[in-house]
Amino acid sequence: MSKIIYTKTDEAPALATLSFLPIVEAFTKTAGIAVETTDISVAARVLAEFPEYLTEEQRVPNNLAELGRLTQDPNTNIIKLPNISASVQQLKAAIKELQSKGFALPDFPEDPQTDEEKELRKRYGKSLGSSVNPVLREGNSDRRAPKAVKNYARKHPHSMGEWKQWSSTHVSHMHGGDFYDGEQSITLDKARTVRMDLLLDDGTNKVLKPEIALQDKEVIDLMVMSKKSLLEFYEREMEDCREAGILFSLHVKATMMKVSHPIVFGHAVRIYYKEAFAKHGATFDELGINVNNGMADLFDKIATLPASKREEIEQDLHACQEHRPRLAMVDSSKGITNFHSPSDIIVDASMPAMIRNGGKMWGADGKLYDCKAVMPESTFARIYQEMINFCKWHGNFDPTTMGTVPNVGLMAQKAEEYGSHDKTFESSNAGIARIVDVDTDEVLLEKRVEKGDIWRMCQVKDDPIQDWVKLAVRRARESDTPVIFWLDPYRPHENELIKKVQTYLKDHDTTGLHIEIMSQVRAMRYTLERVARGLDTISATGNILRDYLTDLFPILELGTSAKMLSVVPLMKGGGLFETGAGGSAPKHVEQLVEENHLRWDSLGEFLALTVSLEHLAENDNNAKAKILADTLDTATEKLLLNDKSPSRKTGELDNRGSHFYLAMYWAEELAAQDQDSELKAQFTPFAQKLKDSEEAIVKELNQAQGRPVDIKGYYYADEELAKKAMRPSALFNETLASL
Ligand SMILES: NC(=O)C1=CN([C@@H]2O[C@H](COP(=O)(O)OP(=O)(O)OC[C@H]3O[C@@H](n4cnc5c(N)ncnc54)[C@H](OP(=O)(O)O)[C@@H]3O)[C@@H](O)[C@H]2O)C=CC1
Ligand SMILES: O=C(O)CCC(=O)C(=O)O
Ligand SMILES: [Mg+2]
Repeated sequence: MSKIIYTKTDEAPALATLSFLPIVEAFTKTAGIAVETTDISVAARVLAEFPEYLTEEQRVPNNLAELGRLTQDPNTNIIKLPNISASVQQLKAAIKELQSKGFALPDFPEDPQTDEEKELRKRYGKSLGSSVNPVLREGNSDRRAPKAVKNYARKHPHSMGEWKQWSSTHVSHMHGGDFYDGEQSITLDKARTVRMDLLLDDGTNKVLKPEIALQDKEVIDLMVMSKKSLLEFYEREMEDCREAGILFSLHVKATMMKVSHPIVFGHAVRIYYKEAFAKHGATFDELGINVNNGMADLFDKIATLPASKREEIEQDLHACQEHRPRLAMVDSSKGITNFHSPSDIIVDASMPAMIRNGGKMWGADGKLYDCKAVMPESTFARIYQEMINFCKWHGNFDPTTMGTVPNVGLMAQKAEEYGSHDKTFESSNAGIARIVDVDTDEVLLEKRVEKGDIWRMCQVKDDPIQDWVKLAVRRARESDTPVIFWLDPYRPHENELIKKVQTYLKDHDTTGLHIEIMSQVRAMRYTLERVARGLDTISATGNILRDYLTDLFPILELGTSAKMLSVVPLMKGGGLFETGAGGSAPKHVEQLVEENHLRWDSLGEFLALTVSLEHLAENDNNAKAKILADTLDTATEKLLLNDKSPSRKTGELDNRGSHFYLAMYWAEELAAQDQDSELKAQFTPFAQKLKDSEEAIVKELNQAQGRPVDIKGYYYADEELAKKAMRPSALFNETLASL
């Protein structure tokens, strides 16, 4: 029997699944396909890590590890929904919720001292940040807007803020002392085992990572971010921002870069509130405050102090704000600033939203202002400045005419920076950071670090690079679109990649294809010149730009990256079909709980299911699956044309209503096709029943809205209550059951 593995995740996507999955199961069983679900939510991952604290009945299997194994099986077909990449705050909240529900989990040790606490912290660490995607992504990334989606956006353009040439908005990044500056990189001449160590100035050698097995032809790099340069940079930019009278905003990716970026974030907060930290540092230390986790952690902990002391601290924090620039807000109505939590403003989504808004972010008064967008690492920050330059000069992009920018991303096997968190260190002392061959003691790379500097090693294996080049050529051929490899010859790592790309391109027939290699800034400019003229250009990028560009262009072109097709052809032959390119939209859950309206758009799921079925049809020689895929594709197009996507407004069609329409259109297409008479016979009466009940079902679905709904939990909601909330139409449920 053919099988699709469907992941259960968190927040809005998990809620949407409760409504959509019964439809998927009902339709796919007609083609002999079993849909198996696997829970990889943050709650399930935490539970799987601590079986010894749980009763027999409470224990859950380690689904993520199992999925990781399955990525190596050519028969694997996984539909992966977005999941929470938890910050410390979120993880603590999830643990608390589970404890309150009778799971005797240990507390999260924030400041581990004993060996036992350190071990617990390490185990909980496995559920922090981006810890699902890197396990599953055993292939490179192919993300694009399908034609039907692009055509829909052209006909129904989303709103765009206006760019003025006089806008003060700009990007600030470091010009020295950052990871880009003085990076070192080599391609290995043979397989080696290396260690990372820190040779201290007093001659002692501190081994930080004793053994890393590297393959022949692997590219490795050593990079350092100087704390001193970073602090000077923040000081300068905050003053510059205050002088300019615009908002200060910091854009990091603390989820993927889960070791380095919280540190980078914490320094910004401590510089901003410098005087208050100088005065109250001892109290903050006593309370175990770590603003690498955001100001939320500070406010939580000072709440335990006597009122007078707490007020004094609050006043001193306020006093700092007086001579600092105003901060960009995450939620001005709740007073949540950019510094609240490092995972509130995530660069891949936050920068495109700002650019879409005409270069504006929200101020504390709920009004829009120009801003300084601070991204300390220069490596990729410059692409945003290039786009801003373009917008200031040419005005906004026009979604009705702009070209599209699909991406082919080098991602497999924890490629580049996004796989570096277990090889990232905050230097405890000054010394020489080194990567040393364990067998020969040969020093492969070394660089001076000072106390507090962040240093890391990144790696990218040769097979993924070959596969990436192959995928780029394939996409260029299939879509007859130019490919630009965004690689900077002045960055040593990318210079190594350029050599490899040039070599591996020769393995393919590239006659008639337009393939070029350009530095990021040039690639951006070139791509935008084409975008503005309605021309399409594939970006072939490393892992970080894969992430950034697959939110940036879709948000401008389509209004959201949720509408992207996101395929990961697994290198071993299986398929991983991600849904959209965006996240889990926590705000959407809030709206559901308050008003019983879920505005999450499952278009990404529809697209993923289509390609998953296509893959399965081919792999298992399942002709019915191919018909299901083709008809789903047409049904999705119809859904877009008939405007049956979820509305943002309570009382109007939401996620559940759009699922109903997808089911109806899909059934109609299956009834209309003549390739398979069995499917035709099954779906003809079913489609008719849905059509006959359309009005009644939509009424039932919409009438459920407008009042609060209690699903008893956030990270571990009551499954039955959530199911009930997400399937409120008895008529639709009955009809579906009749298939
Ligand atoms: N593949 C994965 O597993 C990914 C996971 N994440 C995780 O998701 C969480 C939230 O990340 P964040 O950066 O806020 O990004 P999100 O993409 O979740 O949200 C940004 C905004 O985009 C809009 N949006 C996103 N998806 C949809 C959708 N399907 N339907 C309608 N609107 C949508 C929403 O806008 P509006 O509110 O205006 O409706 C939302 O507020 C984090 O934990 C992050 O790590 C992030 C990216 C990918
Ligand atoms: O894994 C994550 O935390 C986010 C992934 C992401 O943003 C992406 O792949 O686009
Ligand atoms: Mg992303």
